[in-house]
Amino acid sequence: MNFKRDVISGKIPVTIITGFLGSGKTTLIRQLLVHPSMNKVAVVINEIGEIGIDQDLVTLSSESISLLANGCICCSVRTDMQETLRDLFTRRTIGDIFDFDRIIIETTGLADPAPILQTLVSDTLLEAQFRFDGLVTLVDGVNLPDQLNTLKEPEKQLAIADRIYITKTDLIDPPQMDEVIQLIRTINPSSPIRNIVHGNIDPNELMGIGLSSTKASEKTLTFLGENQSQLNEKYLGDFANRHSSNIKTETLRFKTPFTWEAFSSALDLLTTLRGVDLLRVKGIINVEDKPIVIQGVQHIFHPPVTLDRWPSEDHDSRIVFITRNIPKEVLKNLFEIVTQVVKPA
Ligand SMILES: Nc1nc2c(ncn2[C@@H]2O[C@H](COP(=O)(O)OP(=O)(O)OP(=O)(O)O)[C@@H](O)[C@H]2O)c(=O)[nH]1
Repeated sequence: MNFKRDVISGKIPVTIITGFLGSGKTTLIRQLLVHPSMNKVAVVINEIGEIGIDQDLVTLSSESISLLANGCICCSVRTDMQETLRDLFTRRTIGDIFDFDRIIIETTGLADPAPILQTLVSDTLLEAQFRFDGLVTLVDGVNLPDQLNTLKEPEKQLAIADRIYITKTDLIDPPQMDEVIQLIRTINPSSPIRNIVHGNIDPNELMGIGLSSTKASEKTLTFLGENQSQLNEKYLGDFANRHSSNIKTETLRFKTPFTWEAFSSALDLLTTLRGVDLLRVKGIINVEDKPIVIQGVQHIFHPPVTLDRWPSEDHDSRIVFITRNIPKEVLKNLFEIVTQVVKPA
């Protein structure tokens, strides 16, 4: 029997829902909250004055926490996200609020979601109690082409997403839909893309998209951005350069196993020198034949997680880098050099 503590399961999952203004975030969350399985959720909205949860659902309002009719709570961020999450956890512990089993964070449409993700990892209390369960980005199927031409935020929100939902697909025809998918694929080549109309979705689809346990499964591969090749074949190719961007996704593969010391020193060097441009990194690393999952945002990395086994026959290290202006060769050379480092006898 394996008595080793699973360092992830048991923590409260946190899902971040982002998307540009009007992309349908509130519509989606409102739909999620009427689902019977979503009755122990704390929704955190990081925009004061823009709480879009249907007023009919709100039965009680205290200073910053509202009790929703289905028993969930809705909380607006007054100061900063870190303080709000700590406060929620403390109040849950002392029984001041109910023992919510999930947090959904709705970001403002203008937000860069990366700092919120960093908050979860950089705060010791939060990191001990919560686990990041994925970043979901909504894109407005009608307006995405224009938004990408004129604005910066939608591109970054798309680039770092674990899952992408195209909304308002009832308003676009199949050729427009194809164009939207092609545009998304030029920015984010690997995360699953789905359609959604008026926020209608089975909540299970959105949950459990992060790394939820040290147990390896098909889900681990999806989380790492694998299993999407069919869709990519259809939508990449000729269209890959249609949207010119300085944000790029590069997937590197290494056959030779790493030692942890060598791998982490290369990663440290990269984050020190180019952390600002390292928008997101996810990967499975072969460390002396053991699979270790890493993920990070800019300078900050989650504690590495050793899986109980490899999730497939593929034992190569694979790392997905979402970067701004970092040439693939730089990344490749840096990590290739350290595969040469062998453990001292
Ligand atoms: N036709 C159609 N309209 C939608 C769909 N999803 C959302 N809408 C509408 O789009 C508008 C914006 O939706 P919201 O849910 O408020 O979008 P949001 O992302 O929360 O917007 P901000 O809070 O401004 O960032 C609303 O009028 C919604 O009813 C959809 O799938 N189809």
